Amino acid sequence: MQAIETFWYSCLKHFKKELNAQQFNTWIKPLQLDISENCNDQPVLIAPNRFVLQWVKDNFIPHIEVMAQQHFSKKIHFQLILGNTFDAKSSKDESLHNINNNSSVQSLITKPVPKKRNASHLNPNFTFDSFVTGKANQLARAGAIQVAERPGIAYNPLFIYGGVGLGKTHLIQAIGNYVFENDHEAKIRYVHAEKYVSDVVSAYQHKSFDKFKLYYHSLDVLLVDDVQFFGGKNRTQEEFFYAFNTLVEAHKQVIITCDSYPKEISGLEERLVSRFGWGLTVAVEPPELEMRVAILLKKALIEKIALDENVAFFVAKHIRSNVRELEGALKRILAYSRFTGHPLSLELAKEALKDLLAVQNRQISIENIQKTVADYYKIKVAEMYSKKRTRIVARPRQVAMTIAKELTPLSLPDIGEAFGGRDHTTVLHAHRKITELRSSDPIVSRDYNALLHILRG
Ligand SMILES: Nc1ncnc2c1ncn2[C@@H]1O[C@H](COP(=O)(O)OP(=O)(O)OP(=O)(O)O)[C@@H](O)[C@H]1O
Repeated sequence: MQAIETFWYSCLKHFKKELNAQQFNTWIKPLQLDISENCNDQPVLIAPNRFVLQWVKDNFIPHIEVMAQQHFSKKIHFQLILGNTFDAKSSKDESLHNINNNSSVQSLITKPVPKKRNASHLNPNFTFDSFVTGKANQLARAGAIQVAERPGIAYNPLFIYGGVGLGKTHLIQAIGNYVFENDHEAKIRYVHAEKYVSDVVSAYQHKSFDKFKLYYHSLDVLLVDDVQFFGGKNRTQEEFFYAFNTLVEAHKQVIITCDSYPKEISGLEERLVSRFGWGLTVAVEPPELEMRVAILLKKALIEKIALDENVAFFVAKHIRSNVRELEGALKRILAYSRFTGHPLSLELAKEALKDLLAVQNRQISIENIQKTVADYYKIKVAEMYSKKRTRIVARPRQVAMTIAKELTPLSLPDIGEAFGGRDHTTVLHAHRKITELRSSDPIVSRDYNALLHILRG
């Protein structure tokens, strides 16, 4: 470990002891030490936003510099810059940011990644290698690999859609990382749609649209995550339209993720909707049981943890809605094992997840209902949010809405929203219709009861 890393490590320990948890989590924990260059002479700390930057500068930097002077027996000047390591989205998944022990203190030090990857805002852990493939995502992964191998040529844009926590961000960042590995000079940028919107707002405030355009129009690969956030934001859409055209015409790659199919994004201009469909549009679906087990085993392998298949099966059987929740359950079991000092066994897993499963049994999630009903009727989960009205998808959708009304505490407008932004009257109509059919049509009644049985376990 370099001298400055050692010093920063002791600083973190010092502040962890001196400050209360809230202060530490707000001001010190979000800081990242950039050790990529000149780190011993001019250490750089990266703050996630202006607010933290200013506060740390005024309140902590003098203290840090005094400690540094004592440590190195010379004056060291710390530089503070605005965040460019992990943005809000990637830090959301940073399990290492759990500061309960010494090893996690160490994890607050940024790995020495090349400067360019930092500038791309890519999380180096999101690679094709760490991505588990199965029926639920094989098309999306195949498309992503082709795009990664031939950016700007294979499919442009690549549009990946699907529900929350199903690996869309992971997959598009894997493309970015792959391109980066092959060409360190490629100008790649991962941006969450909300950040793009705030860049447009800031270009407005500072009258700096030229700079904004110069940056976004000069990229080789642009990855935009959760593009549904552009809905209703006209100026953002206009800017994105220009950026999209410029990049695609120059054979630069555009990659987009969204929670729904392009035509179903509400408040999106028609010209963007049609452009989103120019290349390849692929869905990611919730993983099936065996794939969920494989994901758990892969995550355990990455973390160098011996996870028994029985334990993985138990977790995968009970956590069905999405991969993020699956990961959360695994982290919980690991923490419980560390905390109690007991080995990772099936009994321990049951104990660790007891509360979670009890809550889940009481509150079946809407994603679970949608997936279970879609599987039962052998349609795609995406049809739950689609605008299609053919009987083959409309009836299962109505069944799912009715079950959601019966089994979850959600309001009618919330349920409508979860089914592709439908009106609450549609949910009410579905509920009336299915209730009526349950008493007049034995098949509907049988299906409905079977679904309740599956969902309640
Ligand atoms: N197939 C997979 N293999 C390995 N890990 C996965 C897979 N799918 C998802 N994950 C993991 O699940 C977590 C959530 O995935 P990710 O953030 O990519 O989901 P998302 O679809 O972008 O969600 P959101 O819609 O909320 O943005 C990440 O830690 C990711 O690594």
